[in-house]
Amino acid sequence: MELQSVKQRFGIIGNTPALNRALEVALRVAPTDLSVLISGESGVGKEFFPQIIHAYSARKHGNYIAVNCGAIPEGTIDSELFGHEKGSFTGATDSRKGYFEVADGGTIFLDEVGELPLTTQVRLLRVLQSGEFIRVGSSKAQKTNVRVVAATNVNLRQAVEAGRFREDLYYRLNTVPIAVPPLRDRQGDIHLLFRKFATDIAAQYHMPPIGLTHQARLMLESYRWPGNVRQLKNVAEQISAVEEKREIDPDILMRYLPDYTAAATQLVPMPAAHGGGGEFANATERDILYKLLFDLRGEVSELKGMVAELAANQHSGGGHAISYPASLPVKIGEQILPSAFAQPRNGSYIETAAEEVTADDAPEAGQAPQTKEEAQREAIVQALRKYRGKRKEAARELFISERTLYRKIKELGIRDEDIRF
Ligand SMILES: Nc1ncnc2c1ncn2[C@@H]1O[C@H](COP(=O)(O)OP(=O)(O)OP(=O)(O)O)[C@@H](O)[C@H]1O
Repeated sequence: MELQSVKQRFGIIGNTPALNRALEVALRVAPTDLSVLISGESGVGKEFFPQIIHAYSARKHGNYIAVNCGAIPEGTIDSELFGHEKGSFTGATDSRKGYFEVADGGTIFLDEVGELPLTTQVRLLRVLQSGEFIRVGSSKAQKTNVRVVAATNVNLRQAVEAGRFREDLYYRLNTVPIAVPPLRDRQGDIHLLFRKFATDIAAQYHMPPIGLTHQARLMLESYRWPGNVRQLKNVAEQISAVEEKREIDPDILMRYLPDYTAAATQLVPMPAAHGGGGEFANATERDILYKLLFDLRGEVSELKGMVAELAANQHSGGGHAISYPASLPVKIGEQILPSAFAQPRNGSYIETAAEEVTADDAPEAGQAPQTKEEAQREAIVQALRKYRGKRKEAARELFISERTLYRKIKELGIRDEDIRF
């Protein structure tokens, strides 16, 4: 199998030996029916691997179902995975097939498998060993033929030692282990990835792509990337959207690499040493704070835009086209773009969100979030409201995984009533 064509098919960027080795193992194991356990830090690109394994297996025409075990509440996970019978619990008005039934003949990707409750682990072990499962509320065993690919960003061995993960299940899942290396161990891929993300966003918003000076490139490559490729992608997109200059020097880049900036370190203190689990939690918190800051910046810009529009209307006595002072950024869809990119397209000015802003949306003085928790809470509630409670979309908006969002919702005690949409 030509590795290059696989990368092209899945949009995988990178050519370092560590990445290539992991991809080669996935391709070699794909035609077998062996269980595969993919491990790697958050944001390294683990999700490509089960897709590759499915696509290059004899099951490729069967269903592929990806399940985020950390995003499903404990009370419903058995029913989601294995189905339930009518009346088996309050609210079970109909019987329902679970993913293992639906994926018969195909592949199931169990992301964050370490988050499965122990009782569900027992059911999973059974289906892996015998192909048998029982719907919740039934006593009849059913057969299914599913290949399982699992992923984890926690050390499952430690979870076994702590009694949170069954040892027998660990060995059963770990038949073929694939370790996806962190970005800091793939230095040669960093600039390639940055260029790709910068080019993509430039094409999406019809603007010239950003480029790095030689020194900035060195800085980018020597950074430790605690949030891995996901963080690199965010940084490339943030710089593309926020900076007016297209040639990025170290001074600009530094502002987007949290370890380098005093301001960001004050906002969210980073642990002195890298390598601990808390590092990723902090990366996540930083992402949420960044998002919040960008949103606030966007809102302020929108308000400035409204004022400019009002002033212009007063002078001209009306008119539809809106123009902005050169220094103001404008918001197009979800992205905040420097006004340099708000060029007339098809003869008219690009529609901005400014007209949709109402007085209720404006942040009032004195209402700025005071603590990190409040700021995160605010950002999460806003995102959930915006997407009417849909966690997948909200997580994407916040640049965090769905599982992390789920954990944050629990940690911060965000209730359905808080998301009045
Ligand atoms: N080599 C790569 N080439 C292009 N894009 C990549 C690459 N690796 C990761 N990405 C992108 O980075 C983002 C994060 O990847 P992904 O969701 O697969 O991470 P993950 O390891 O599953 O993280 P988590 O454990 O938090 O779910 C995605 O947008 C993905 O498309």
